[in-house]
This record gives sequence, C-alpha cells and structure tokens, in this order.
Amino acid sequence: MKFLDVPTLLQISTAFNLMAALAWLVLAKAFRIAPRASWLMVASHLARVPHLSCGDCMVGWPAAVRLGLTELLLLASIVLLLLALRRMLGSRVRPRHIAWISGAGAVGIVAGMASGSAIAPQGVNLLTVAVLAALAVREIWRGVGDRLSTGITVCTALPFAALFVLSLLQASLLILVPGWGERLLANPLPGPWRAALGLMLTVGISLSLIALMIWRLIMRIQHLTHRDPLTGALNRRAFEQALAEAQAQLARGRGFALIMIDIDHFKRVNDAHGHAAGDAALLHCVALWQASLRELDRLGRLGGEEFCVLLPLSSPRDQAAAAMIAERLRARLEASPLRWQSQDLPLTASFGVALPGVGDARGEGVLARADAELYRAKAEGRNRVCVADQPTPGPA
Ligand SMILES: Nc1nc2c(ncn2[C@@H]2O[C@H](COP(=O)(O)OP(=O)(O)OP(=O)(O)O)[C@@H](O)[C@H]2O)c(=O)[nH]1
Repeated sequence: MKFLDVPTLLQISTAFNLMAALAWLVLAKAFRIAPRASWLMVASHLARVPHLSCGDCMVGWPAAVRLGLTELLLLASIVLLLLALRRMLGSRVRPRHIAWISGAGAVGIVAGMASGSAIAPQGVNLLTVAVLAALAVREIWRGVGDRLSTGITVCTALPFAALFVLSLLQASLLILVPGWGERLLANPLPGPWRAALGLMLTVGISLSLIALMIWRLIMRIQHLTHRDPLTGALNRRAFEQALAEAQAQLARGRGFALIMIDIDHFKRVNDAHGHAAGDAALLHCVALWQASLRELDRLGRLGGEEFCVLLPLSSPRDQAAAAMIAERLRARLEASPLRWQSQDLPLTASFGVALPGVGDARGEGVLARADAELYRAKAEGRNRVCVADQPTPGPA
C-alpha cells in the first residue's frame, strides 16, 4: 500500500488542525455556541501544530529536549481536549483529577528530559495520554450513553478508544521491544503508519467533538421549544404531547395519573409584592415540586399559575399513590414559604387528581376530570387535594 510521504501527511495534519482551530474560533466568537468549550478546542488544535510541524525544526538540540518539548505540547493538547469535552457534556470528571494525571505526566516528561533519556518522555506521555483517553471514553459513555442510541455513542467514543489503544500499544512497544525506542530516535519524523494514524485520529476526534456539539445544540433547541422559559417546566404543547404518549401506553398496561395544580390567591402576591415576587413564587413552587418528584414524572406549566404533573404509576389503577404524592406536594409548599426581600411569603396551592379512562385518545377527558377536581378543591376552601372517582378501567 502506498502512502503519501510523511512530510506531506504532517503538512495535511498541520493544515487540518489550523482549519479546525479556525472553525472552533468562529463557533466561539461569531455564533457563541458553547464558547468556553470552543475556546478550549481552539487551544487544543493550536497546541498540536508545533507538535506536528517541529519534528525537524530543532535539529541539533539534544534528542531528549526535542522530543520532551513536543511530547509536552501533545499532552497539553489532549488535556485541553478533555476539558472541552467535559464542558460540552457537563460531565462530572473533576478538573482536579485531570490536573493530577496530566501534572504527573508532565513531571515524568521533564524528569526524562533532565536525565537525558529521549525514550522516557515518550513512554511517560503515551501512558498519560492513554489514561486521559480512557477518561474521555468514560465521560462520553456517562454523558450521552443514556440519551443517544448505543451505535451513536460507540461511534462518538471510538476515536478516543482508538487513542487509548494506540497509546498503550506504543508505550508497550517502547518498553518491551528492544531497539524500538532507538529506531524512533534515529528519525525526527514519525513513520508513515504513525503519521497516517495520527491524522486519522485527529480527524476522528474532531468529528466526534463536532457531533457532540450538534447534539448539544439539538438539546438546546429541544429545551427552548419544550420548556416554559420562566420556570423550566414543560410548556403546554410539550405536556400535551407527553400526555398523549402516556395515553397511548395505557393499552400496554402502563397507567398514569394527572395532578392538576393551581397556586392559591396568586394575584395577591403580584398585587402586594409586585410581578417580580410573583415570578419568584412560580420558580419557588416549581423547584420545590421538581425536588419532590421522580425523574420520570413530568411537570408542566399549562399557563399562568396553573401546573400539571403526569405521574407514571407502577400499578395502573393506584389512585391512592397519586393522591399521596399530590398531598406531599401540597404539604411541601405549605411548609416552605417564599423568602422575598427579608420576609417569608406563605404560599399554598390546590390540587385535583384523576386517572385516565378508555376512549380518550389525547387525554382530554382525564385533563378535564383533574381540572374539575381542582376547582372542587378551590371551592372547598383551597390548600387541599381532591381526587376524582375512578373511571371505567381500560383494557389490561
Ligand atoms: N408574576 C406573574 N404573574 C402571572 C404570570 N402569569 C399569570 N400571572 C398572574 O396570575 C394571576 C392569576 O390570578 P387569578 O386567576 O385571579 O387566580 P388567583 O389569584 O390565584 O386566585 P385563585 O386561583 O382563585 O386562588 C393574575 O394576576 C396573573 O396576572 C407570570 O408569569 N408571572
């Protein structure tokens, strides 16, 4: 198989990194898309440029220093990449851990340089890069694994997995195969296979990061179109869609309940303390209720101070469980006044609970029954939970 010659491959890699840095710069500056992650990507690509293009620009320097410096640049590039990935995924890996791993690697490289060994810096760096690449794979898996299909997650993590395997393989060859390190030293340029693999990895990792950026954008658009901008609860359209989906699942034996909620005398909060206090009260209620619900429960704001919870039930006709959860939401709000300008504003809400019935394709019937219960709760004095009579059971 005939490769492009190594200097050409390195020039292509250098040009690719410069173009990629420019593209991330545009994303960061012009479009302000994930700006911090994009800036980290600019820096990561720029750090790769001297690493790639300085193979023979330090001719005459001791090999240990020449290789050590380019290894430090490569390590810096991978660290910046991992930090960008962390920002993009909002992942849990602590910068402290990245700093510990890369710091130990950098110290190893410098120690190798100081001892005059040209092989040690490479070995240390390869092992450090392998650990960082493994961390990147783990973060992608944790960050998107449960939200994207397995195939897409694997494709996104693949370049980092390849970086892990190749770094480990090279480190093993360096340590275990006599003469391998000396052969590397004899030529300041990498061999054709290494240069080609390096280019493929750089392109693969960039594509993977672009894919994650697109995923982030899609998530942002979904958030904007599905969420109420003030409280972050589902908006009416998204809630009705979730309700129609839940209604469709009913035939498969997966039941749900609706809890309709309306904050009591909300107008008084606005009138007495201003619209900003009213907004703060809405945020306060949503935060309290979200904290009391499970992740699979859906809280929607249907308008004004009216909310609704869609509650999947483990036992399809467990009305008592739904009523208990509504009571928990009611008690939680009653016990947690809003702190507003150094005073406590007491808040309460009324709740109507209903289970779905048959022949109600879009869930309008259950919505109307929960609404009727809510108005009963208002009429009976507010700050209470009213539960609808059980409808005719649906098909099992
Ligand atoms: N601050 C703020 N107020 C809102 C918002 N949306 C609706 N409102 C106000 O909510 C109030 C709703 O008042 P009403 O429908 O009379 O209900 P209420 O005062 O809660 O009385 P009951 O429901 O009978 O207990 C109105 O004053 C609206 O202006 C919002 O996004 N922010």
